[in-house]
Amino acid sequence: MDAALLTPEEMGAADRATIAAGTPGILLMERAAAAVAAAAMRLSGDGPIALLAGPGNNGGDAYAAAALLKSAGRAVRLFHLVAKEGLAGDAAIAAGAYDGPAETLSSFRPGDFALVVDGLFGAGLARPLEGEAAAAVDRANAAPVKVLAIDLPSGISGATGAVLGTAVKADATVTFFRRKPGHLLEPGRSYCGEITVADIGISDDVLDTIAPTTFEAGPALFQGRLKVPADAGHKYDRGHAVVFSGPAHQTGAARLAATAALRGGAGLVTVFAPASAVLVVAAQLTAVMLRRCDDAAELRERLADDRLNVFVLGPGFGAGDKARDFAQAVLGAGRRLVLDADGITAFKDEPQALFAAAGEAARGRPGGEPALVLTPHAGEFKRLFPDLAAEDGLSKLDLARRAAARAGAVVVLKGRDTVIAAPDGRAAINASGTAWLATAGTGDVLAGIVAAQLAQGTPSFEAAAAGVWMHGKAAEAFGPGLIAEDLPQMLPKVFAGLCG
Ligand SMILES: NC(=O)C1=CN([C@@H]2O[C@H](COP(=O)(O)OP(=O)(O)OC[C@H]3O[C@@H](n4cnc5c(N)ncnc54)[C@H](O)[C@@H]3O)[C@@H](O)[C@H]2O)[C@@H](O)CC1
Ligand SMILES: Nc1ncnc2c1ncn2[C@@H]1O[C@H](COP(=O)(O)OP(=O)(O)O)[C@@H](O)[C@H]1O
Ligand SMILES: [K+]
Repeated sequence: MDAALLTPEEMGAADRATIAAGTPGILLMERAAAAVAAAAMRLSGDGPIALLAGPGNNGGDAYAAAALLKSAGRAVRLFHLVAKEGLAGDAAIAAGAYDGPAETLSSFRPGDFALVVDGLFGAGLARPLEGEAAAAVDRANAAPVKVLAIDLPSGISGATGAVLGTAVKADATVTFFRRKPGHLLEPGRSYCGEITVADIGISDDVLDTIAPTTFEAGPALFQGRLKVPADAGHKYDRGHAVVFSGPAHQTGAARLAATAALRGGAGLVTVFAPASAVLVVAAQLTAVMLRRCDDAAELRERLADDRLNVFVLGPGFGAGDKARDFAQAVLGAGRRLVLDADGITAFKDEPQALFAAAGEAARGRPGGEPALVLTPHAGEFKRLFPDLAAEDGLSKLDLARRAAARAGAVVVLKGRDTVIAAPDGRAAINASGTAWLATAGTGDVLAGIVAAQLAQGTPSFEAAAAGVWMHGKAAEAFGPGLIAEDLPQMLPKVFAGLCG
């Protein structure tokens, strides 16, 4: 459960369960404040610190942190949105224990301080910031002062990462027990700065009843499910992935995906190319194999070889009838399919046909495991799920989850904050990668890496999450200046980090 991300509601349940089991809420608040105070000391040098306190427990944390900083001899001033008398519960207790002066938020001038600690709103943010709170946030953002956010930058939704009204641009954020989706989803992620997770004495056991369904895509989520080559294994144990190539003038994307599938750990990889492209492809492949495959009838013959267990369709393929026929043939044969790029676009006028084939294929698999993995970027997503894309107020998590449930597929909704969602409601958010991934062909490589994990028998959700994370790690390992071709070569480094 180390990978779990908790919605604000789930975090509230974790707090309540801990309190019900005997830990007073004020003790949790004091521990949270101790972590905030330690971070504040680190970030402020010896300079004066402003603490902004809101009307709820986030404000309570600010009061308790102010008390700790003050008793450590630091120059602190506290600015409140609501006077002490207006606070309730643990926040009122914390405010009562703070013996320094409290000023109104309207008198807060960020230029007077080395650090601003933002305790206006956290998990309880319920509506857009306005009035004094919004004005104070805007003043802090406009000033060259460091900001430390308590739990979440005020104005960021912990559930969705959305900015409600305006939001604090933090240099650092201290959150408690587990991160929230809003720490990883954009734009929230960009508002958080460096995130630390403080242990405030909530036991991991509370997660058994909360049963979170949102995770960070990373080794803690998938490591137990990844296959590593067995000592006495042979290549067929690691699966045989097939990548479909487009016509002669459009073979690069398939070759990128095929190389990535091989480097990603598939035992064998074959490119299926139309006759017109065979020579072009042959001239550029070595360990990757090549076969001709011109039409759906020929594909069905080839599908008789059940060692071919995973297919990648879309990169450079063309978005016409042939893409639809091939995808239906693969799913009809019960094989797993990574559908990307043109393969997705091909179904824009009849998405139901794809979803029906995916549903049928999943029903034939052990445990109803999804056979289809869709890897759209936002534009491709919109083609397949136009109504979802047009609906107001859906977060990227909501979009991917709703799409996965509808399609009976694992949906990988790409971008800086790629979300991977399964039809059963699980979702993962990826935080690996760099902006250098925004370059042509990196999506083709991702399709190949995901296919490699599927080929080895990893379940579809974990395979997709692992592939996305590895792809990002490969980009980090290469560093600035990468192009798509560089990514597969970095995978050995990523595996070395994973497998030791
Ligand atoms: N015992 C606990 O439950 C613990 C809670 N902790 C802190 O408590 C926070 C959550 O506390 P709360 O649930 O009280 O929530 P918040 O303190 O985030 O805010 C809730 C309050 O703000 C008001 N509000 C919401 N949006 C507003 C807006 N846009 N403008 C004006 N007012 C608005 C609400 O009516 C409510 O009074 C966490 O973020 C964390 O910092 C920590 O102290 C750890 C322990
Ligand atoms: N700013 C960014 N930060 C991190 N990753 C990114 C960023 N922009 C794009 N990516 C990733 O790069 C890849 C691009 O894929 P895609 O849009 O399909 O490109 P192409 O079709 O050119 O291969 C995806 O994995 C996406 O998540
Ligand atoms: K905050």
